[in-house]
Amino acid sequence: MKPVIETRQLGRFYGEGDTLVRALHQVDLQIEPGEFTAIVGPSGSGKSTLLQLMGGLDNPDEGTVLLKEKAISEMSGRELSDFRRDHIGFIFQAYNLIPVLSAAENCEYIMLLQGIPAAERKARVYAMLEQVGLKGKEQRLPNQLSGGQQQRVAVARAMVSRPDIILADEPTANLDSQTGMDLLDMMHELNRQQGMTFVFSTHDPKIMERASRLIHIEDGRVIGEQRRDEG
Ligand SMILES: Nc1ncnc2c1ncn2[C@@H]1O[C@H](COP(=O)(O)OP(=O)(O)OP(=O)(O)O)[C@@H](O)[C@H]1O
Repeated sequence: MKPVIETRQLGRFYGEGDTLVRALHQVDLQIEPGEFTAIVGPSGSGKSTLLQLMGGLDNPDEGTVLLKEKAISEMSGRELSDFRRDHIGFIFQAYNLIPVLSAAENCEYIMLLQGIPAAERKARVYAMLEQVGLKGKEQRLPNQLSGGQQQRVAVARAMVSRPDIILADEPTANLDSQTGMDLLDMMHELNRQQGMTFVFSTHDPKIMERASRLIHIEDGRVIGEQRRDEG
């Protein structure tokens, strides 16, 4: 199968001379369709940098990122932002919902930009919010939801426009341990049901247990990898 995302000799550096930090160095990865992959490593190991580069939110200093076999560096700014909108869903630590929009409107937003008709947008949003356990809460504003519920809205928002891949940077970092595991289980269920590809970062051992592929990074380098059979 063709990878959804591939990185080749990817590097990202900050500072120079004595203060040079190799946030990421010579990273070669292939993410295949349908994977449920965790990027794991200690604080400062380069997890966020890697996810940002994989999603075209940041530019590498060395190497290439290929999204669906197309090099990001060959895309114009407009092409890249359209490509991101249509092919990648992002979930952030801090939820990043728009505070003045309801849960349903937050989810609808990208589809509005994609020009999807109102009736279809509504049907997809309501079905998705039900799937993430938020039926009946569609009209609530983010501040009327718990942290775990807000992150469920963020998962629904990322998935509802049916991207090829979802990139989640420590999606459970602001949640208590049980809520975090419930969220991961829900993401894994969506991965199994719909074959949606997920890559998420974490440094929580309980969360990494949920992944079917673990990519270990340390000091900006991939130092190992494990795959597990799905139970
Ligand atoms: N904008 C920046 N300017 C300078 N250094 C940076 C910048 N962003 C990241 N770094 C450095 O790059 C390295 C990797 O950072 P990154 O945020 O990717 O790590 P991380 O594994 O996501 O950490 P955490 O788990 O704490 O979020 C760190 O040493 C960090 O200090």
